[in-house]
Order: sequence, then structure tokens, then C-alpha cells
Amino acid sequence: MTQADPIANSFDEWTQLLEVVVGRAEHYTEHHVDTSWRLFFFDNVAPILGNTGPSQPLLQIPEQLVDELNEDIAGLVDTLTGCGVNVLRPAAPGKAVDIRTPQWDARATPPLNVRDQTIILGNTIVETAPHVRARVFENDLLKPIFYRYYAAGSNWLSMPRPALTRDSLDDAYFRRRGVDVSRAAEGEAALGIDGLGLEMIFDGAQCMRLGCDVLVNVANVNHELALRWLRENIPQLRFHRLDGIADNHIDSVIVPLRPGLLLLRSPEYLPFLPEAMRSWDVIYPPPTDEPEPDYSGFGFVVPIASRYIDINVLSVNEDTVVVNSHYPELVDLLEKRGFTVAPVRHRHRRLFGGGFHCFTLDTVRAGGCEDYMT
Ligand SMILES: NC(=[NH2+])NCCC[C@H](N)C(=O)O
Repeated sequence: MTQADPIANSFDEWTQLLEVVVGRAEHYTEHHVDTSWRLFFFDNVAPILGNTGPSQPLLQIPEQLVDELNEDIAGLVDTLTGCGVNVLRPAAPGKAVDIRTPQWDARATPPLNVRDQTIILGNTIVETAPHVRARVFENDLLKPIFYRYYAAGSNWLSMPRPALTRDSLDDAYFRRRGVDVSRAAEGEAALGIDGLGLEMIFDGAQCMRLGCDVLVNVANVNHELALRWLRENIPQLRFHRLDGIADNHIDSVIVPLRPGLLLLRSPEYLPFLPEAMRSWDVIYPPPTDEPEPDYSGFGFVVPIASRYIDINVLSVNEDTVVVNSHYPELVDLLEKRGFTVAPVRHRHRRLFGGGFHCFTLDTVRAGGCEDYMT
């Protein structure tokens, strides 16, 4: 008898992982650095914009780096499989693809950071509303997987697809900090739509799930619209607004490891957390002796993730964590705290904007809608 496909069931970040989607990087040969991309990564890429910035909209990624990334992803897949987890993969794009809508065109991003465009909330698959134009059709490559869960009885929802016109994105997060982001809009070629202002725009990686509670980073009006959508469409969960804790994603800021214990970028984030979590035990990222990666020899020098991307770990269960072997200090610290660490090599996490949490979508875990806040 063959085993029936499971229903999606994922309420948290740490109960026993049973099934996971691991992203893929084939044909990740360039970043399309249009306005939506520059604004999304502004914190990281600001130094290269403007006079010294790339004049080409396509920023080539050397093939050797993509090959090495693929080797490291294969290591992640082997490790998860070795832990008894069923690993699913998105469909491969087959070739580099150009996409075109009535308002803009872009070179499509492959489905590598599968955490970003979807959030699994219990038995419900929620497709979110991309910030970056190049990512608007990314989830199509996950649809074979979503239909499999749908056939098994999962619910499947999607936020309204944003048109991502020239007027859709809110820069309030930066304005509030006195940062001028006008350089991000240089050369903007997208059209507008009369009467359409700021849209609902939001990535799954802005959420962190803790049973029946979900932390949600809201840094601007785009995100506010999405928080309202989440509350109205998933009334059975409690969504806690974290006010502008980051520009967008929060999985290199706060990573819960089990009830009562979290990895946190620094103590300055504590006051943003819900009251009940402020007394949780916290592990802060230890200093590292690992040298900053030097890509100058490749003519490609744009880190699109901060050094904190290495706290972006993936928990297999409450005791077992997949950690980048290039951060041995974190491996040691977690082992000292009683964890079993599965070290996996991940060399180019700062060039592709994601660690192991970003590269994965944990669709089936053992836990349920528990209250971990009391
Ligand atoms: N799900 C993700 N893609 N997360 C990545 C977040 C990276 C974060 N902006 C940083 O620079 O550290």
C-alpha cells in the first residue's frame, strides 16, 4: 500500500519536521536590479547605487558561484533527507525567463528563497504578494506541490496579486529614518495605473510562526494592508504586529528555536516582541573569525544579505538545528546549549539573499495550534 500524501500542517518553526520544500538555483545567472529590487534590498545595496551603481539592469552572477551554490543546496537536501525529512523540490525553470506585464518587464528569479512568497499557516497555504517584480511568477514553479497538498485536503489562499506599478511601493520605512531612497528609482521604466496608489505587498518571510501566534513585521502601508488581510482571512490565529523591526524579512533577526528560547540579532529587538516573549531565554549571535567573503575577483560585489544571515537556521526539531558550517562559533554555542547541530556548508548566502530558513518552506511539522505565549 502506498502512503497517502499528507495535508499541509505547519504552525511553528521547531516541532518535528516531516516534509519540506527546498529551493533551487538553476539559471540564477543574474539579479534584475530594477527599482523594485533596489528598494527591497536598499539597506544592503545602497552603497553601490547612484554614480557607482550598475548601469545595466541585469547584474551578472558568475557561473562558478551558482555551481557552488548548487553544491551547497545538494548538501542541505542530503542532510535533511538523512534526518528522515521528506524533501520536495519546486519545478526547474528550464531556462532564464523574461516576464512581461502591461506595466513592466523583468528577468524572472528562480525559486530559490521559497520562504519568501508563501507562508504555511496551519493547514492553509497562503501565497503572499511579492515586492520584487522579478518574483511575481516564482510560485508557479511550486504549484505542483501546492496542488498535491490541495488534493490531500489543505486550504489554499492567495493575497491579491499586486500590479507593482511605479507608484505601488511605499518607502515609509526609510523616510521615517531620514534615508533618501530616490536613487533606487533612477531609470524607473514601469508604468503607473490611474488611481492605483500603494498596494498590498508583503512577503511570507515577514512572519514568524509560534503555534496559534504569528509575529508579523509591518514597516509601511504595503505591509499594513497585508496584515489586515491576514487577520480577516485567517481569524483562528493571533497576528502580532512588530512595528518596523526590519525593512521586510525578519528571519535573520528573530528565530525561535523552541518554546522559551530564541535566537535574536541583538538586545535592541527585545522591546518589539510581544510581552510574553520578552522573558524568553535568548541566544545572541557570537562574534566570528570567518573572513567576510571577497567577491571582488569576480567583478560582482553586491551582498544582498547582512552578516546576520547566518542565524537564519532551520530547525528539524526542538533539539536538532541545521546551521551553516561557515559559522563555527554558532555551531559551538548551540552544541553547548544542548542542541544537536547538523552543519551544512553554505558559502554564498550573502550573494543570493538567503540562509537555510529562506531556502526552505516547512510544509509539514508535527505541532499544532498551541498557545506558547502563556
Ligand atoms: N527569507 C529571506 N530571504 N530572508 C533574508 C533576510 C535577509 C536580511 N534582509 C539581511 O540582510 O540579513
